[in-house]
Amino acid sequence: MEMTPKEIVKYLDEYVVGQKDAKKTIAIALRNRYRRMQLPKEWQDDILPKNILMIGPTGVGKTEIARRMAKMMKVPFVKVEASKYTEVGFVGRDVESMIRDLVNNSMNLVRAELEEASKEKIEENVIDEITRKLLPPLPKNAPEEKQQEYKIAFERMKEKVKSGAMDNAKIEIEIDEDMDMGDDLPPEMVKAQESIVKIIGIFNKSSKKKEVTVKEAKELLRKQAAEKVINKDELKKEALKRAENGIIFIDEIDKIAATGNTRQDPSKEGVQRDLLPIVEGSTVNTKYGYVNTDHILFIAAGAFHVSKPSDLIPELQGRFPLRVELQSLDEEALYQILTRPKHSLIKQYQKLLEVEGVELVFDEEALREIAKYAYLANEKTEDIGARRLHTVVEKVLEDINFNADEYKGQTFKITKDYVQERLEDIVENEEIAKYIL
Ligand SMILES: Nc1ncnc2c1ncn2[C@@H]1O[C@H](COP(=O)(O)OP(=O)(O)OP(=O)(O)O)[C@@H](O)[C@H]1O
Repeated sequence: MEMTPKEIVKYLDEYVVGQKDAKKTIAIALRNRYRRMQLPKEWQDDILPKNILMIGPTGVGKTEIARRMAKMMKVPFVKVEASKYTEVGFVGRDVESMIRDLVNNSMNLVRAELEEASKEKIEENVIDEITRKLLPPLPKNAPEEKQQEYKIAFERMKEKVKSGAMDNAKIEIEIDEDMDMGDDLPPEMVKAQESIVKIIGIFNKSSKKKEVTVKEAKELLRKQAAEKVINKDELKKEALKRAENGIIFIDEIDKIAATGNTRQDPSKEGVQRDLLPIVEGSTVNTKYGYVNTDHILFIAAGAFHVSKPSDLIPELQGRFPLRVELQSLDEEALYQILTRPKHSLIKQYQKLLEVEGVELVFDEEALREIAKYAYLANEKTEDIGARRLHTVVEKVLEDINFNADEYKGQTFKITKDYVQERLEDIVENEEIAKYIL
């Protein structure tokens, strides 16, 4: 990762509107991680990686910034809610499960990359397999000349399978159906479960025979072919490495801070104490191997309406020295979010309706009006940030979305009047607005 902080901010600007301070802070934190990794080991050990605390209301882009960052760096990302964890020894999720989640995501991320890189090989594998099924089998000790014939027939058939000419032919394939091992279980439990499964093995790795068309087989066999082509050790090694550089977003951290009169809330403080070793750097056992948490970037976030960051236990406060406040969104910001990002909400709806052959065009004034109503609804009911745009746009486009099949080939122009007509009554009536927007 060799992007400079300026480049990182520029990248984030494409997806996230405003929130300059937060972007800057995360860019610096990432660059510092990179700088630290270039140093000799003895220095690395002494420089503690700095984690971030994002303070701000709901729906203003906290998660979005973190998620985009992870995507850009091609590292796994998980978002967890601090209030979902319980102290070790109590019923509920233990904090280490966030590392297991991260590793699972990392496996998926790296697997997808490896599959993409071996796309052609996997494809070839699938075509070969189908071709073999379509031809009568070659007897074991067939004479040389028969073998030659088979080879020629094989190549010919392969071309046909590839081109799609055989797509409607039926073949019988075997599909592995492996039992799902709980991803959320601690590794000792997974091991126990696996041994049980081994004993009753025959029931587990059952493969099912199924008659399908060649076209369907091309889809169904891909997963098995990928399994064969991808190097499992390489996958696991790379996934663990990426997980160790991943990003964990701990939302609602303010909910586990003890506040004023409940100062000594043992369960909340217990969760904080459990979090500490993970954030400080420790080794967690997962079903794919050990993960060292030293370099994971932790981003804690919360609104801190009731509690304050200083209500967290001091050790934890110390681990999140980079503090940044995010701003709540005004009408202009909402308008920008609606229209500007690469995959903005408006563009998403346009793309969706394109599938139905309906073109959606928005007047500039209509977009301003949507932002205005979203802002009003946030003011009048509860401020849920940019999430309000989803409900508002959904309401405006409800009829069009429902009847899209009748409008094939048509262009729909959304005007200011249209938006007003759809929303006026709802926003006027606070009670209704609470339920609908
Ligand atoms: N500043 C922004 N720019 C672009 N999109 C935004 C912005 N703020 C919010 N959004 C969009 O609104 C939705 C919710 O935002 P996000 O998930 O980042 O909320 P959050 O601040 O993390 O709140 P919470 O803590 O409740 O999860 C996302 O779809 C996101 O894309």
